[in-house]
Amino acid sequence: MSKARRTPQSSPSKAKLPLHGSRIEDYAIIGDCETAALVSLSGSIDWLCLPTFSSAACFAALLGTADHGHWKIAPSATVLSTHRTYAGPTMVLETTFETRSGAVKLIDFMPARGEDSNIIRIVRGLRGKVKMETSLALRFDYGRTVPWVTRKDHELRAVAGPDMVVVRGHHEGDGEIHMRGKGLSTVSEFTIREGETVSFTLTYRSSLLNVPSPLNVEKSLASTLRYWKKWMSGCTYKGEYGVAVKRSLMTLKAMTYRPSGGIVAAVTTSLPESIGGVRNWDYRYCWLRDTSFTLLVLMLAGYRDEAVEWRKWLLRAVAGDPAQVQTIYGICGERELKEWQAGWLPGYENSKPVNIGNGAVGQFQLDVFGEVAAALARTPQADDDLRVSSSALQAALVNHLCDVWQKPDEGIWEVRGPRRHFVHSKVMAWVAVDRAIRTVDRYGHAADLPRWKKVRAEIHAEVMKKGFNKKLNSFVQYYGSTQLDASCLRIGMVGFLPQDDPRIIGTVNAIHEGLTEDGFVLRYKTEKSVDGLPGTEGSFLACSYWMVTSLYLIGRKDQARRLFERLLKLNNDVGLLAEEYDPRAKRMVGNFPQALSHIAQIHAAFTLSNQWTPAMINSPIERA
Ligand SMILES: OC[C@H]1O[C@H](O[C@H]2O[C@H](CO)[C@@H](O)[C@H](O)[C@H]2O)[C@H](O)[C@@H](O)[C@@H]1O
Repeated sequence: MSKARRTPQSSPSKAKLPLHGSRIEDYAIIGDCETAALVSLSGSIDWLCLPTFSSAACFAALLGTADHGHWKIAPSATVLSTHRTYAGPTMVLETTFETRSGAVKLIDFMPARGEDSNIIRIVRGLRGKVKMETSLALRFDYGRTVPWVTRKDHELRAVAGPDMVVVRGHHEGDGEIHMRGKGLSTVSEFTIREGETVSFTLTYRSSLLNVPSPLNVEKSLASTLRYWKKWMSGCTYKGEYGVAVKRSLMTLKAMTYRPSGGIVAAVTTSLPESIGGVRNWDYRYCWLRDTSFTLLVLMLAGYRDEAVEWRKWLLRAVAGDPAQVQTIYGICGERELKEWQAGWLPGYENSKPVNIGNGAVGQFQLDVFGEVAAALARTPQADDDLRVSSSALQAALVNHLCDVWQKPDEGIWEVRGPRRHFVHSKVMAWVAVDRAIRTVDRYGHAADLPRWKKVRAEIHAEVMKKGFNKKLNSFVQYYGSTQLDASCLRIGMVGFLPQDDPRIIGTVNAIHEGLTEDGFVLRYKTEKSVDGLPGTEGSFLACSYWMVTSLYLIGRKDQARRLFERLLKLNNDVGLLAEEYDPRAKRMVGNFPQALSHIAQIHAAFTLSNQWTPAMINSPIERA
């Protein structure tokens, strides 16, 4: 998992300011379950939104230049090699820099959120004597607003409107770290010897409040390590891919907004799906689809408290008129996520636009009814938020679905082209009604069962008639289409047909042969322009992991395992995945880290160790 990187890096002062931070796979995540930061292999925090995942960024170098906000701590001299790892099963990141004169370890973490959001950066001297440099540029409002900064030796206070950040530096041997202004940023230098420690803290608080008191960094480190180890000890996965599964689970946990139970799809916006392209989206929100999948894997892995919290989040978010159910909500269930462009940011490697908000919020995506129903059918029935009755709400959603399932939609891939009768959407409409019927059968809630059963049969018959192409021997993208779509891999996984049905086997084979690049699965062929967007994209990692699961379920078990192990090699040095992988450029693309990729990886690992089978689809996990 922890591969050493031997990429010499120049010092911050000598380096030309980069247009962007680093390669996407060069980042690691630290977080406090309310927001998260991305730390590069060269010790620079290039992305941080405060106080929550979907607030404006105060470090946005990732999507621009160093001057759009960053915080770097690194040796002044040439770095000979860098090695990175998390401290065991935790979100505490350790980056070791080797230089000619010695070695240092940089420890980065965010303690569990109390009153404030904090980042702590500890530098420990491992060997010899190393000169270090720091540079800090705080830019609120996604790199646009230069704050008013006051410095007093080791302490810096930055204020802009409602935001206040306080940064402090402390040298265990020499006392406080002296920070000084340079241009519109703050720099400092110090020397660290073997056995010595230097620490920095960054605290965010509303500027309406008092300046926060200094933190005890060693105590915070100990409690953060304890927190993650305890959380990880609840994992029930028993298989050979434990390291990857645990890192994926922790990443999902780090992307869960603790106050509400909402789960963001990724912590970034606008990391491009192809470098220089326009397929750049904001993922710092909660998709009903992605969060439902997340819940299913968290429950598989033994995390029921998260399931209960998500259930409450969901019931509150979708409460109201079922006709107004959205595909995406804010972290607390907000409905307004208007998409706009941060025109002053050049974008990751010049990939414009940088989008804030997500226009897909207004789309009609039929599949989300199915994903939500499937997750609700598996979540513990107890502990509903008493303000919303789960059974009544589910019944209202299914009744609404019975009215609208025949309409075309934008589908799982959120196309920006015309609506169509996507096969996956119809299959998921079937799932919604099917799971609801089974829940009623089990718990006896009030429902219009005769209508639901009639609609379930109608959807099934229509998909079989219009969604399968005999010539291709495969389900296709939309009714009447001759195009393949990786979402059809899910038809067998959700139990629409048995796994050994020749039409399921035919679909898996057709996608395996016709929709892969270097063995990795594409969502669909972008050149057929179903999505209404110019340009192309990389292979979709979640779909590639669905292929692992599908191959395994149709009995091609060795091939499934080989693909899984090949995919595992795409994890970066600290086990993280973006949304996509470009096999030609051999680099990650798309938002990072992305929940869907990690979810599908976990699910495939459980499948390979026989800890998930389709038979489990309809058995609810009872409350422990
Ligand atoms: O490809 C166009 C769409 O891409 C994004 O959607 C993708 O990410 C979502 C979150 O992970 C996922 O639920 C969806 O299935 C993916 O297609 C983007 O958010 C959309 O706005 C965009 O139209």
